Amino acid sequence: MANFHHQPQIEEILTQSQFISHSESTNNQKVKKQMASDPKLHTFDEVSKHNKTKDCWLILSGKVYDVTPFMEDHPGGDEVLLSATGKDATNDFEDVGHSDSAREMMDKYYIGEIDSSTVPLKRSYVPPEQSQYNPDKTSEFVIKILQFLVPLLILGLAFVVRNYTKKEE
Ligand code: HEM
Repeated sequence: MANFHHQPQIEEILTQSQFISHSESTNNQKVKKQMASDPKLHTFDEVSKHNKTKDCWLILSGKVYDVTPFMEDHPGGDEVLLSATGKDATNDFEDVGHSDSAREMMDKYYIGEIDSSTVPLKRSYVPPEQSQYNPDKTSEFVIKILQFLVPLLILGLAFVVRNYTKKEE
């Protein structure tokens, strides 16, 4: 009698778990499909609007991630993720030296690709032409000339004063 009651319950549990694993695998397939063949293309302006703790999207290596569910769990904190919005955060992400497991986690938050033509061009850094140790060569040149001229001027002045005092005598 007890067995009779248990039987359908077990079957029910089995069907439920099959259902769960089935829906999980279809989700995974969806993610994989989205990544491989038909990714959603987002514009930079659209992605930049998601810059809040409760709604945070990131651009990393040409891909767009919705990290909203990860904000509280991110070991580096939510502030860094917020400060990485509205720009290509690839360098910020790489500079931290994220582990392989961190990179694997990213798949969960993938929502599409960024339309690279909408990303504003990076301002390129122009290094100063003069070396940092010798920032102003002109002033150094002027100083050298003065170092040479000042003793000459003093000498000249001494001669003038000497001649002048001679006439007085
Ligand atoms: C989907 C995107 C991201 C994921 C899944 C992620 C995941 C992780 C994980 C798992 C860690 C722990 C350490 C590790 O395993 O490497 C971590 C640490 C950290 N992450 Fe991220 N992260 C993401 C994006 C970013 C971005 C854009 C920044 C911006 C700078 C950032 C900054 C940091 C910092 C500062 C730490 C702490 C490092 C430390 O104190 O050791 N993360 N992240």
